[in-house]
Amino acid sequence: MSRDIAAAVLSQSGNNPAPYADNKPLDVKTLQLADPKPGEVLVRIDAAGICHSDLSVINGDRPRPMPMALGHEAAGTVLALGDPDTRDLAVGDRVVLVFLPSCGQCVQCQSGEGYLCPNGAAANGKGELMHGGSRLSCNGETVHHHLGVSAFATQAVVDRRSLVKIPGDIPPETAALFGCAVLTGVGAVMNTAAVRPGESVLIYGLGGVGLAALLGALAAGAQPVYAVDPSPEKRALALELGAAAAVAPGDEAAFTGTDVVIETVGKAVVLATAYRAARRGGRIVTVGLPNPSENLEINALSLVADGKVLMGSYMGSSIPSRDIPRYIALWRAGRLPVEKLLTSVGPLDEINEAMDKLAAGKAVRQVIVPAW
Ligand SMILES: NC(=O)c1ccc[n+]([C@@H]2O[C@H](COP(=O)([O-])OP(=O)(O)OC[C@H]3O[C@@H](n4cnc5c(N)ncnc54)[C@H](O)[C@@H]3O)[C@@H](O)[C@H]2O)c1
Ligand SMILES: [Zn+2]
Ligand SMILES: [Zn+2]
Repeated sequence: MSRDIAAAVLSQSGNNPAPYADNKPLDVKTLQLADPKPGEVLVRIDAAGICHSDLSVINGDRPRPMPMALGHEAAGTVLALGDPDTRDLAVGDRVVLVFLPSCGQCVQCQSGEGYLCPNGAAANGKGELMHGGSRLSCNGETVHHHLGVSAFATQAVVDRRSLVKIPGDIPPETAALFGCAVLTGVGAVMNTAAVRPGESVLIYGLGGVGLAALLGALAAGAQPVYAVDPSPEKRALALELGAAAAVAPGDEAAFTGTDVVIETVGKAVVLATAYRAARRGGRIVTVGLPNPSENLEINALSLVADGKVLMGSYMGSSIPSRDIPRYIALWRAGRLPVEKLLTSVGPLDEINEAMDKLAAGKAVRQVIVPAW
C-alpha cells in the first residue's frame, strides 16, 4: 500500500544558483509514500524548519543522490506504526524528527556517541532509511530521503530511531526547531564544549544554529557572550537575546582571548579566524559544514604551544532522547526562548522564496507548515 503526499523535491543539485525564487529548483509535487516497515513509523509533518543544510544540498555543497525530497528539521504526529507491537510510541503521539538515526549496535553507539553512528551516516549518505531503500517514489521512480526525514512534505515514513517523543502542548513551529537548530547549537555549547558558568564565549554566524548556540551559552551561564555576523539585523537580534556585543566580521579583535569559540558559518577561512580568536588553552568548536573540497589552514605549532583544543561537533554531540527533553525543560523555564529564532511561518508552495531569503542571509528560521 502507498499513499499520495505533497513534497518539495530537488531533481538536480549544484547548478541551481540563487535567486531561487526565479529558478524554483524545488518542485512541490505529488509523491507516493509506501507503508512503514517494522521499525518504521508514518508521521504527519506538522511543521518543518528550513536549515542551511537543506540549501547546501541545492547548491551542491552537500552532494546527495537525486532526486531527493528535502527537509530534516521537523515536528509531527504519529499516524501509524510499522510494528504494531511498538510499546514506546503510539498513534497520536507528538514527535520531533532528528537527522541521524543511530543503530545502537556499533562501537560509537555503544560508547554513547550515536551522533557518529556510521550506519546512520551511511543510510543518510545513500538517501535511504536504516532498513534499506526508500519509501518515496514518483510514478515508479525512486525519490531519496533527506537525512532519513524528508520533512518538506505532508507526511513522512522514518525509522523509529529518527523520532523523539515530546509533550503535546508545544506549538509545532517551535517544536520543529529542537530537531536541528537547537539540538546542534545548544549541544555544541553544552555537550561538545561543555561550557562552564563564567566562561566567555564567542560565536561566529548568527543563523538558526548560531543563535541557538548563543541561547545555549547564556543558559549555561557563560559570561560574556559575543557574536559575529555580517547582517546588522541578526546582530541586533543577538543583542536582544542577551549577547554582550555583536560585530561584523573583521571587527572582532576586541574579543580575542575568549575561552570558547563556536563556528557556525561553514567556511574553512572563518574557522581559521575562529581558531585564532580563542585564548591560549581555549576551546574551538566547529559546527558549520563547509564544501568537502575546503581544507583548514591553521598554524601547526600554535595548536601545541598555545594548547588550543579544536573540536568538531556533529548534531551537537547529542543523545537526542536525553537532550531534547532537557532543552524542552529549559525552554519551559524561560531559559531557552527558541521561539525567538522564528522568522516566519508559511506554506509548502512558498519554499523556493524561503530558500531565496535564507541564501540572501535575510532569515533565521523560517518554518513550513505543509498542511497550510
Ligand atoms: N554540525 C551539524 O550537525 C550541523 C547541523 C545543522 C547545520 N549545520 C551547518 O551549520 C551551518 C549553519 O547553519 P544555519 O542553518 O544556522 O545557517 P544560516 O545560513 O542560517 O546561518 C549562517 C550565518 O553565517 C553568517 N555568516 C556568513 N559569513 C560570515 C562570516 N564571515 N563571519 C560570521 N558570520 C558569517 C550568515 O550571515 C548567517 O547568518 C551550516 O553550514 C549548516 O550546514 C551543521
Ligand atoms: Zn539542519
Ligand atoms: Zn551505530
